Amino acid sequence: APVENEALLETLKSQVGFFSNKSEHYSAQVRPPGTNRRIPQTIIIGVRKGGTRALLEMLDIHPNIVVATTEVHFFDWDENYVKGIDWYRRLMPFSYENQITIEKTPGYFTSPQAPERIHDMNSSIKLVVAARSPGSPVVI
Ligand SMILES: Nc1ncnc2c1ncn2[C@@H]1O[C@H](COP(=O)(O)OS(=O)(=O)O)[C@@H](OP(=O)(O)O)[C@H]1O
Repeated sequence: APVENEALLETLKSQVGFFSNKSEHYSAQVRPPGTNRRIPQTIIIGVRKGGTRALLEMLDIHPNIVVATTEVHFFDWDENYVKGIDWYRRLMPFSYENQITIEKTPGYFTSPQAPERIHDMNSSIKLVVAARSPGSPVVI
């Protein structure tokens, strides 16, 4: 019975991922010719509740931008960081060479390890912070 339950759980998880278009399930997508998954050239690092989701969705409208739809938590969660840069890259959407890949994880802004880890990956990466005062409109 435990094995059956495990199989059922996996099926449910993959269905939830499929319907919510989770980035983990990009791997099931067919790669459009001429595209690759690329490490982000820009990361929205915070702040939590700063309107980061709205910002990402607006940027996603631009034809030269592709976005990771889920928060990846690569640089702030040790259990993900140890999986390595290729694990991170595989969670990114397919992009053409002229497109910019963006991910957003507001947790990076409050992570003591994230700045050095991001700098180690790419010292000239563009970081974006969306901020707001309590009760005030979002400022980017
Ligand atoms: N354009 C604009 N102007 C003002 N406020 C805006 C805007 N877009 C999003 N929001 C508000 O941003 C809050 C969600 O922020 P995040 O997407 O960064 O949240 S999260 O940290 O990823 O959970 C959330 O605020 P709260 O409703 O107070 O939670 C959104 O209402």
